[in-house]
Amino acid sequence: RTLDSQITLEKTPSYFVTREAPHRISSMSHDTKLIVVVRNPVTRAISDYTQTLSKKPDIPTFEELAFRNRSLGLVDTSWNAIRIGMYILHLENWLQYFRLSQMHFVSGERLITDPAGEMGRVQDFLGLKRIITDKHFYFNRTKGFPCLKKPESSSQPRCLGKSKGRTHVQIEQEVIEQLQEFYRPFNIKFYETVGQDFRWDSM
Ligand SMILES: Nc1ncnc2c1ncn2[C@@H]1O[C@H](COP(=O)(O)OS(=O)(=O)O)[C@@H](OP(=O)(O)O)[C@H]1O
Repeated sequence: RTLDSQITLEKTPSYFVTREAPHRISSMSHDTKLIVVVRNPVTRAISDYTQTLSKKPDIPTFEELAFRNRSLGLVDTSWNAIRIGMYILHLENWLQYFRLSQMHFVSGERLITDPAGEMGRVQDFLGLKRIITDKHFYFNRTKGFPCLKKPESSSQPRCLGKSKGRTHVQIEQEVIEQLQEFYRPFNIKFYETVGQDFRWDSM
């Protein structure tokens, strides 16, 4: 149960891309606040593939899965690793049930370069006092990511686990550029709808 002084959070990555989720969540409570972490969809696809490969080493190569016809530049939008990054399509589904002001988008890139700033905006969006600040983070050089200095339940610093921040499989630059090109119109429409430029197309 949630007390009056508490808020309940739930995290399920697949909600954002599940067609039935907005309707179901709005039937439960239509003033729910929604937070979505988004990163460059090309890097996201490679990260997704790296994760699958770590569990199933026998799958086809990234290039084989990403294209229906590579020389024609035909991307396979039925492959989940590609489809999930077409953020605008998923967002349009949510906007049938929720106002944009109920949604907050966290930049996956800034979450790494400026975790306190990104967490500051999350706390503002949730109407919370800014308790988590830059005092809570340090950059762990071994992990290559920011980590928590002192999590609540322990006095030891804590980084995210081994499955977060893996080294990505190497993908040819040309493939990256083809995908970057493929995502551009979807990204631009996404920036316009959200009112924020995530800068994936000016990197
Ligand atoms: N502080 C910190 N430490 C480690 N990792 C960090 C951190 N901040 C953001 N990230 C990025 O989070 C990515 C993994 O999150 P996921 O969205 O894949 O997690 S989940 O599977 O949905 O639970 C993971 O993606 P990969 O780098 O592709 O593994 C990280 O880049």
